[in-house]
Amino acid sequence: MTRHYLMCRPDHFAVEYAINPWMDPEAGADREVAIRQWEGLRSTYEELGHRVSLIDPVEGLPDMVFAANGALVVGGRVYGARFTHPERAAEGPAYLEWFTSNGHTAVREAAFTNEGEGDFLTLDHLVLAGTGFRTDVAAHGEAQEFLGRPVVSLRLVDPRFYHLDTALFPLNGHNIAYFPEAFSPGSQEVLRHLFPDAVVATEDDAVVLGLNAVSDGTHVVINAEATGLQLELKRRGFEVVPVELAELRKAGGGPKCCTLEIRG
Ligand SMILES: CN(C)C(=N)NCCC[C@H](N)C(=O)O
Repeated sequence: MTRHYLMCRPDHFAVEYAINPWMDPEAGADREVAIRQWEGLRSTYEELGHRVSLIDPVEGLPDMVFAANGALVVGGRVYGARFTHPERAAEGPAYLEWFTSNGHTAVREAAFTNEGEGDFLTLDHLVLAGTGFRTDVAAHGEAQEFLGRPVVSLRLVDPRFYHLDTALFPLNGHNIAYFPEAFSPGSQEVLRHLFPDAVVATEDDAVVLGLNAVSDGTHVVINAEATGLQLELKRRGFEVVPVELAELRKAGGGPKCCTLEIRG
């Protein structure tokens, strides 16, 4: 099925502050390489037949390329992000403004801190929601009320996996892949209970952000370095589409972070 993704070209991308353990401002990052890799991701989606819309990047917001953090859109309802760190705070209104000026009317400015699809992942009958590093658990209840979908709270415990989408991705509407050790014991139990047939990733695949992947139910767009996970996905019948995004990983992001799905 064709998907609709919102992306933001990394024209102002830089690693100039550290708000997660992947970021080293001393080492920085190469913007030209990041742009080339991001263009590769964008054309991958287009070649798979998906629709890509673009939001204009804003100077002074070097992390704005990570569009997944900008909102959560389910059934045409747009739940806006409210960022944890002041460095990214201005992105929330910029994404909301994009949605309102592109014809979306069911738009909610969040009362509670949340980082959009970074911490909310949507399946057919529920939304999985992360907390522990960024998103306030109160935002899970706010999203449930606004979207009218059950929201299941999961606690993240490893700072390398500071957003839910660094440790888990939906394979389709009813199953997931995830790295259990990124979650509290209780949340691991919840995930085992909900998804007995999940793909369980190794630490080697998780530390190259292999779980920051985007599946349309048939194809999985995934970081090239996550080779073990790719093999298991192929064994399960998915078509694996590896992409090279190492420069963006220097800011703590992968394919999913660059991709905000607009669900009509
Ligand atoms: C899953 N998503 C969207 C992400 N993990 N986003 C990457 C955000 C990176 C940024 N430097 C930050 O720390 O906010």
